[in-house]
Amino acid sequence: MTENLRIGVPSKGRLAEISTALLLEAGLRFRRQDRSLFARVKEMPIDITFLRTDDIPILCAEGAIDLGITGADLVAESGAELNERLSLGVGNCRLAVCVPAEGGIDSPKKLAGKRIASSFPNVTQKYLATHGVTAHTVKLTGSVEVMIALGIADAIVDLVETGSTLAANRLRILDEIGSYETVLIQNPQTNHQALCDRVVRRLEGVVIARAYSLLEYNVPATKLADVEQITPGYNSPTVNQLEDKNWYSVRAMVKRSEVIGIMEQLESLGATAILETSIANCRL
Ligand SMILES: Nc1ncnc2c1ncn2[C@@H]1O[C@H](COP(=O)(O)OP(=O)(O)OP(=O)(O)O)[C@@H](O)[C@H]1O
Ligand SMILES: O=P(O)(O)OC[C@H]1O[C@H](OP(=O)(O)OP(=O)(O)O)[C@H](O)[C@@H]1O
Ligand SMILES: [Mg+2]
Repeated sequence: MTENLRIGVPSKGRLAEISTALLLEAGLRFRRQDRSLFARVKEMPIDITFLRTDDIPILCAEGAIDLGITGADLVAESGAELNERLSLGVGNCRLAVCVPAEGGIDSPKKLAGKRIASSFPNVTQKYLATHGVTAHTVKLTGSVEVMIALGIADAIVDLVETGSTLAANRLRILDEIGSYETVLIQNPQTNHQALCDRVVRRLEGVVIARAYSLLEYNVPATKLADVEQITPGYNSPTVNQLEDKNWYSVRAMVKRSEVIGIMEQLESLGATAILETSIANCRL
């Protein structure tokens, strides 16, 4: 009997619920019982394994799982050879070098000889090397922002989203190392390539659907060319003439983050009956 495809999903933390919800929306039906570390997908030869988010890159590279959901920051830190198949549009964060708000470290060069606390020692050392700086890194697994106050470190490298943790600890960003989000990774040597592709397509449908809305509106014929510039659609907008030949109905996909601004622009060009509809799933 051939083995099932294995997908590694975070067992706890901020990515656990996000990942499970995505897979369910993509039609992979499974139920995690209590704290169980394993679930079988209904009607598909797929097993879900619940793992620590930071172990997922290395377990995927080693072949323990074929696909995994984790942070791109953790993939970078692991240095593992993996295929990044899909960005999942969630878990957006930056990795930044942070220093005391009031202090003398005002350039990367001034990190020379300092102590830097981080959960990302490998990414930190790579960053230091690009600046030709040598510094000592202290590897920690959490609460990194407090280490300067504790006298353990002069600077830290940690994840920043809103910056509120930094502000609460009176730290500021000296430099940004990179931006990351939650990703679907694949073992390059998987024996389940076709099924991996199918899972990727399914997840892609959900990720695109979440990122876009459908906008429909009516517009005078004289303004059609103008509004088509504003809503070019994913490929192109759908345009139908109304019974009143001087008017057209337009339908186009629009980035959800831009919808309100676009509705305002359309309205000012004379569009009417502008409707936003959310998309549950799609194949493009
Ligand atoms: N503040 C944040 N905003 C957005 N994404 C984040 C944030 N913090 C972490 N992430 C993303 O989530 C991933 C998992 O974070 P982390 O390992 O800290 O889990 P957690 O949910 O915070 O649980 P834990 O309690 O173990 O820290 C990170 O690697 C990163 O990709
Ligand atoms: O810029 P902010 O919006 O404040 O977010 C950044 C914080 O979020 C994460 O911590 P998390 O909440 O995961 O706590 P942890 O330290 O227990 O991992 C990260 O490690 C930062 O500390
Ligand atoms: Mg955390």
